[in-house]
Amino acid sequence: MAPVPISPLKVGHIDDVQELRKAKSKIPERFVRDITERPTLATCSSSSSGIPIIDFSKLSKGDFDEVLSELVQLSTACEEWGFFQVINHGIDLSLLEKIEKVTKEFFMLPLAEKQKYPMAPGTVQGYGQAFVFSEDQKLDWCNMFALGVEPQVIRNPKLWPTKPAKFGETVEAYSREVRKLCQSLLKYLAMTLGLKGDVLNEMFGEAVQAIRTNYYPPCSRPDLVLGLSPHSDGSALTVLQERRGSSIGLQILKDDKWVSVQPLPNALVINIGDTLEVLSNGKYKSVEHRAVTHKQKDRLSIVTFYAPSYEIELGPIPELVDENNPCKYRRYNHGEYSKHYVTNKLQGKKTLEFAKIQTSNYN
Ligand SMILES: COC(=O)C(/C=C/C1=C(C)CCCC1(C)C)=C/O[C@H]1C=C(C)C(=O)O1
Ligand SMILES: O=C(O)CCC(=O)C(=O)O
Ligand SMILES: [Fe+2]
Repeated sequence: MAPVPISPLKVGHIDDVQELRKAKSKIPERFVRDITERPTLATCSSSSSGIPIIDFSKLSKGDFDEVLSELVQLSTACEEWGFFQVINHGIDLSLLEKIEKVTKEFFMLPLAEKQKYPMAPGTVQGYGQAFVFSEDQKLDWCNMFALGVEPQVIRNPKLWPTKPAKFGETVEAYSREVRKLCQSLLKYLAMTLGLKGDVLNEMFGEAVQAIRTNYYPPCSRPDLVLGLSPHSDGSALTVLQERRGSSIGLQILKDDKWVSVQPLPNALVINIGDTLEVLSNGKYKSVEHRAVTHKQKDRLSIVTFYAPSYEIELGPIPELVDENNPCKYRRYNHGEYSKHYVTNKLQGKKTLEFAKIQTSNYN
């Protein structure tokens, strides 16, 4: 039988938003959102949110009462917000500054230099726009640069930039520290779920870790565009660092309103991804979020996705399923979920339908 031709994705021309900004050109139609998707005031909460704050040093070094009270706060944060900020996380502030510096330097390079590391249509690593699958899909007001970090097999060495000179070593050092933080958080999260501390880390095997840096230049019409489309993360945990002096941009969907998040200086914003929602049988929420832009100020976020090995099969942890909490998700292979996630556009929590057990109202 003749091989079935694989049709290459037709995504059309994707403008680079930094270049659009420089040219001061009119915002191309592909960036202008339909009226229902625009970040209008009617759909946004007037105040910026105080997402819960977790003091990591109390978890790691506190006395018994401090640990217990912080674990309770962590559990409430994951159930009610799906987002929290970690202070006193133990990562050297100079390393946080370094990653911001090299990332900003990368985005400030001439376009031709950044385009040496192109994100091919339908893939998620390199420089460009991820999650674009058709010519009529709306685009985000964002330039992205993403790399698979661990395990080594997900790395594409051709996409690791040579400029700025310290980019690679800084990403390595930063990712090592963020990995340790994720492992510690998974230990505490397991405890909040009434499980042994090592259950999640052992289950994850050789965990997958990726870094994505998002640069949002100012936009003359922030009311018409989105910096990043609404989505939930496919990871177990996501760690977000915002560059000092950035505009407010991250918004989370809480009680059907978009609430802005203002990170504390030196804190890291953590969110629960789809994988932990499934493992906890829906107790912990993978919350929909998006980014909006600003008329005068730019914004840079550095995002780490931490997820189980592609090899593992997962589903709700049996101890978290009972008569009162019936099983909400089927079992599946995480590699398959990853594939499903990266081959679909960002569309709220739609990707997680892959794992949901459909319940009928007619039973
Ligand atoms: C918005 O989400 C993402 O961009 C994203 C992508 C992550 C990845 C890379 C940038 C490089 C290669 C691996 C990987 C797919 C992890 C989210 O990551 C989530 C989604 C899944 C699934 C996951 O495991 O992490
Ligand atoms: O830049 C932000 O604040 C959001 C980034 C994000 O949600 C992501 O990269 O998945
Ligand atoms: Fe996200």
